[in-house]
Amino acid sequence: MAPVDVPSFAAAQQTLLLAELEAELAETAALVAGHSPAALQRAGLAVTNLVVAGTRTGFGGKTLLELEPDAATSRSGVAELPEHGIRTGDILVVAEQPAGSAKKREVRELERKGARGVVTRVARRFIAVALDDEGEDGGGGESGGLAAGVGAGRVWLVKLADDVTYKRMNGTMQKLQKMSEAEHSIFIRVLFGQTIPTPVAAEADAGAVDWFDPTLNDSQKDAIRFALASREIALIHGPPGTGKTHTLIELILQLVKQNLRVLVCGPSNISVDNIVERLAPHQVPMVRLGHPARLLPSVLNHSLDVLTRTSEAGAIVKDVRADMDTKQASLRKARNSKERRAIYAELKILRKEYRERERRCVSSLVAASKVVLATCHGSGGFQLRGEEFDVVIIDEASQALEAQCWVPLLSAKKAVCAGDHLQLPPTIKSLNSSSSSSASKKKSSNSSTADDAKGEGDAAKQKEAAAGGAGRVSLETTLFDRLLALHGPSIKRMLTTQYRMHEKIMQFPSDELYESKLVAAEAVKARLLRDLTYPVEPNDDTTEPLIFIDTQGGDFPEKNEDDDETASAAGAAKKTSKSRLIGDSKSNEMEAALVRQHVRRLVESGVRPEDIAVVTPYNAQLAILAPLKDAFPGIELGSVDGFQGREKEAVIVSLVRSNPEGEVGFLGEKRRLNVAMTRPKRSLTVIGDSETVKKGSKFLTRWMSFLEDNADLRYPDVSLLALEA
Ligand SMILES: Nc1ncnc2c1ncn2[C@@H]1O[C@H](COP(=O)(O)OP(=O)(O)OP(=O)(O)O)[C@@H](O)[C@H]1O
Repeated sequence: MAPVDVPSFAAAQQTLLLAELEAELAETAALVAGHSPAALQRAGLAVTNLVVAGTRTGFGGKTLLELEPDAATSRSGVAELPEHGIRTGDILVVAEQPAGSAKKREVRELERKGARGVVTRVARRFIAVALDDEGEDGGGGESGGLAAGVGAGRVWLVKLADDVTYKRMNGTMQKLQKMSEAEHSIFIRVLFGQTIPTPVAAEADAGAVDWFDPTLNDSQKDAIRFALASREIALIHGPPGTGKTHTLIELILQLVKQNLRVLVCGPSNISVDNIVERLAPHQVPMVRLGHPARLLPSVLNHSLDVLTRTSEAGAIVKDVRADMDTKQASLRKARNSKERRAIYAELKILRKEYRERERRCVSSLVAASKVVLATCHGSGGFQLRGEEFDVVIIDEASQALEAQCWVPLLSAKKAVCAGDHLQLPPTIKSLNSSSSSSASKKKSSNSSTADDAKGEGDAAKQKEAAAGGAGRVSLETTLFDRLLALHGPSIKRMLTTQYRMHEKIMQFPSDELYESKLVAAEAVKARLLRDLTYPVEPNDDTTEPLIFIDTQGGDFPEKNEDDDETASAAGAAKKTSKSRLIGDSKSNEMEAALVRQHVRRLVESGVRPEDIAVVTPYNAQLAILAPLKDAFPGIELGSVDGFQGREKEAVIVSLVRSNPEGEVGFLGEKRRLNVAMTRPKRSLTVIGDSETVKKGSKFLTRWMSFLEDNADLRYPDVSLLALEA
């Protein structure tokens, strides 16, 4: 075990994080400069034709804008937002929409003219945005105060690089770098391999626990016992469908019973809300920091935002808020800019007072909570300054950047991380490997080149990353990976009973990735589509859980989007994840026709479209498949990466790649394939060219032969398919 030098590690992280931010900024800039607002909207980066429908004072005294579709532009008259990729927590700029097809936009220009903010709510008919601190003119830049902009012209919003999260991570790494050795707690020393974790006494590990949920399975109980007994670190490895969240809920309840104070974090709002929702029925005193992404009352009732308004302590905050709303409203009546400026000056004073009162209210609410929940970066906000926790729990830790995890960990004495390092890690956009001694670079997992397609050496790379000095530090190596490589499997417990997949669907991933340890729970191991709770005709498609439609033979060639001149992305944005949305992606029309055919057969057998999902690694293929949504309303189409964490009764995977060279790009990443093949409950249909795919890696060779031996193997009839297309 080679210890890691903390300052060098923190310094290398800062270099990488900066490169990542720069890559993201460059990507956004290139996309915005090179595409029309309509194209950006199609790519999920912008929403056009909006109007400001209302303004209010939100949490932190910030101005909240409610943006609705401009009724004048909606054909149906029903003002619903179009399909878009904007999510709660996204950072964006709201600006006046350029007339016609004005070209050459620059992000900086947009930011100067518009207002920056964070999305606080996404609904079908509106998007709410909390504007960043406004200057003298109300944050509306040259467009003259968007905050006052009810009834003003048409606006659009454009998603920006997330520099807020970057700043939190970078600040955390700076703190870590500056710490003297004397300040390193045992916890920190263990996490960097300078000392081994305190051994967990066998009797403590096996000790009696009074379970809140006695129906937990043995592997779940073992994991909880281990997490309770460990002194510094415990990893809970949760393969797909094994009840990782279920296990964490019991763990939190047990910790609270021991009168310990717990901070629970996850990389996304959804991961945190999921826990809040499931913890709520247990009546634990808890508070959720940040803007809850979900609207379920159970989540809202625990949100710090709502508590600040509704609790007794919140009453004094309310008065100021009312004053601010009145002032805000009076902006609209202002006759000239002088009057407007005067109102802004008053608002500024009120906002200061508001923050002061809010701060006091927040700290009393947080102090009274046994369990505090926030996203990893959200835990770095002012609300938790000076707060101490006995245990920090990080869910989905294998999907978080390590620097992100350190935001809560810096104040921890003990951590429990749950995740599955054999599913996809967080998305990285920059060329991202750095070393304190060499400047060697490695391609990110998202670039679809043949050379990183051999997904075989992952474990070796992880070991390498964790070895020696600061070692090779890469953003792709998560804390979960690094700790496993550093301390070995003794710091982890794996959950082994899965509650999702038919046994036959589970078998390959279990054998290949989870040491054949997965067991299908009795209730799911033999479930078929024909056993759904509604009538489904029993036939070849509904009684077979694993189908492989093999397109070998060269009749189903892939198409490179770059071949198509209309789809070429801006040069600078190439080889990055978002550019796949617009160009530089692969598709396969014949394969799409097979997907259509199979969906139709399932639906004709009685399977409801909402129980079917089609997933594929390529966005260009998704674009070709999009008409399925009209033909079969309710069906879900998604990228493999976007479908991580989800499940469906029937899943069709379109592999796309078919070429004589055996180039497989994205498919070479076995963690991506693992995610793709573990989404279904009752039916997995794989469509792909076995000849091409088996050349990609040893893992793919084994998968193809597994399917040949175990799946219901079908060879499509090209002439019949022509009719389908
Ligand atoms: N001990 C158990 N007995 C019966 N059902 C269980 C048990 N543990 C988990 N489940 C069920 O398994 C399903 C998956 O559980 P959960 O949502 O906690 O999984 P997860 O591991 O967080 O999800 P993912 O695997 O996608 O990360 C849920 O429907 C849950 O009710």
